[in-house]
Amino acid sequence: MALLSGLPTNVKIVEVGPRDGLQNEKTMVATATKVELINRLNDAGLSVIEATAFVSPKWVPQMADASEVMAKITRKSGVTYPVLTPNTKGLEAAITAGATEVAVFGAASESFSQKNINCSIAESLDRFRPLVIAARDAGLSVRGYVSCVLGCPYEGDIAPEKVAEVAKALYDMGCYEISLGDTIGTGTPAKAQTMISAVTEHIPIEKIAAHFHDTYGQALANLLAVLELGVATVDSSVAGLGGCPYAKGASGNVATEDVVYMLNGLGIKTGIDLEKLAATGSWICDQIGRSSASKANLAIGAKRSTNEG
Ligand SMILES: CC(C)(COP(=O)([O-])OP(=O)([O-])OC[C@H]1O[C@@H](n2cnc3c(N)ncnc32)[C@H](O)[C@@H]1OP(=O)([O-])[O-])[C@@H](O)C(=O)NCCC(=O)NCCSC(=O)C[C@@](C)(O)CC(=O)[O-]
Repeated sequence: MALLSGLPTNVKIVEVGPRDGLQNEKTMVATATKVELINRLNDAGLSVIEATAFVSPKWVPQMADASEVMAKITRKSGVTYPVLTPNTKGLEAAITAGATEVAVFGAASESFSQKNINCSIAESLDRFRPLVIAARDAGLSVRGYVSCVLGCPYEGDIAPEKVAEVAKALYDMGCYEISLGDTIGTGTPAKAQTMISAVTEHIPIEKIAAHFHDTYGQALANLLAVLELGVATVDSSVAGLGGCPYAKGASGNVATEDVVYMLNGLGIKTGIDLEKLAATGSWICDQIGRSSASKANLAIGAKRSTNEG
């Protein structure tokens, strides 16, 4: 008898490295590097690559080249390149840039909502509603994010019911998928399961994505716990790049290489070429001068050097 139960047979990976991974880099990353990163991720078999964010450049300077990135990437058929849009100004710019999918991003914590998008949760939902309608009318799909689902840098614990309430509001207004973000990576597996169970009282499990950061080294364990509940969409970042500008000390998303390695071992299909992905992770780390946060990436790189040596 299998020791793990309820696992999906296929998992969709949403690569968020070019946006979530790079948004917090202190040194400006060249547009050409961002474009090449997206193209390399394409080549490694990623089918959803969150490309950039149409946010205020005063708030997140690293994403100021959003239109240029969208204009320069090589778009592959069957691949989507979602972008963040906090308001209708962002949506309009995203549509002009040829985006076919956008994401609104709210939070389950009042303080985080204020710090991140300068409004309360209720105000954010009122802002998103017309955006979602306008986006859908223009033929775009809309994803909804909820931040701080397993803890807030300002408020500490967040009630699973609050997460469920915000997630339901985003789903009811027309978001086709709700990504639940453990923004500061404080979650642990049982808490992650409890939170997902609260959300699935209102939203079908197949509409939920897990977006876990690895600050306390719990992200893979948390992912496995929610995969067992049937979550089949995972957000991750190549080389574990990232952090959040409004959550001090938060480290990057769970590394895509580590997720793919785990899923391969579980016999779960992703369509991703792990060798190419790891080479992309090493490449971007070289470009921006940081070391990889992915254990699988380091192991694959070491094996490659030994074989070449
Ligand atoms: C929401 C606002 C704009 C409110 O910011 P605000 O200051 O209240 O907005 P405003 O409407 O007063 O505008 C201020 C200025 O920004 C401009 N502006 C206004 N909107 C835009 C836009 N879309 N694109 C470009 N420019 C824009 C606007 O034109 C104006 O320019 P000025 O007149 O001063 O020259 C701001 O707070 C913002 O951009 N926040 C984004 C913060 C962000 O990107 N955070 C990171 C992403 S969320 C995240 O990482 C978590 C997630 C999703 O990964 C999940 C998880 O892990 O939890």
